[in-house]
Amino acid sequence: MKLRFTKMHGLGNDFVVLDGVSQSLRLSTEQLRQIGDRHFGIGCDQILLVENPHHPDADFRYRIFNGADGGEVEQCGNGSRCFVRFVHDKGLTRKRAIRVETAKGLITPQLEDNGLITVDMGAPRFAPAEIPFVAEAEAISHPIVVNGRTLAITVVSMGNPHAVQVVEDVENAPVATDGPAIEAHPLFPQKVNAGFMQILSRGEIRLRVFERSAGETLACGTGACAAVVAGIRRGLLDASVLVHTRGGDLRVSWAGPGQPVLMTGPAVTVFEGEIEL
Ligand SMILES: N[C@H](CCC[C@H](N)C(=O)O)C(=O)O
Repeated sequence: MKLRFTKMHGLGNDFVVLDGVSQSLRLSTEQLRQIGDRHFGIGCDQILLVENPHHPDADFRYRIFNGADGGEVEQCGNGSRCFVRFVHDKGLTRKRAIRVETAKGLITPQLEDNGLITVDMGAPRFAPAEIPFVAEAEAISHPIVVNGRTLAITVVSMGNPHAVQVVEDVENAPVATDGPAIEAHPLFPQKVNAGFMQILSRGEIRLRVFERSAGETLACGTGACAAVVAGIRRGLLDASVLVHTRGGDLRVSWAGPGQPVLMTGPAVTVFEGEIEL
């Protein structure tokens, strides 16, 4: 089967974006994994499949698959910005604010006049069962043992699960060793994205994320949202934060419990292509 695709990135977190609106696409997990393979396929952190919505209030549905294993996941922040750029550039909509159905609810990305995209990522959730995380009760932070050391992590769901910790210096943080150990920790039944956050001020952080089923990426949008929410809940950050990732900067803001997290950043189209699956 010939498959047309668009290669995009949000701060170096890269995607293969597929138009499932103009054509009906049914891809197996193995085909998705082949697309994501950086040696035998196209190569990407995640695959984004754009479809017509099921939800009556949505303009589109968008499904997200981790490229390394073809597994479907609930949410992708950098991907939501690339989604907006894609549906505009493809002429699939002329709306600038779009209601998008994802596996975990509706999000509203908006194309700004300056070319950046702001996404209402919905409200974060903290109850252990909603992460999911094995714990007796909700808490600002939980101790977990990783590689023989006890870490204090804040668990947040942005639709997908995140475990965020504060580190002195992200550059020296043990992301390569603690990242996979946290990702696969038995207290996370569906695994987890592991965030390492350095507080620069009450309005600025540096962040590295070892993503679930992807490894460390240059940026993680939901990880940036989860880190800012975790920092605010810990009393370390104010409501609007500049997030420095290895791939570039995001602006994330959150007004408090029950309120949506807003994330603003870029989305770039790199090239169009066609692959024989
Ligand atoms: N690896 C993540 C999905 C992609 C999230 C990330 N690329 C973002 O921008 O939010 C997970 O398994 O939950």
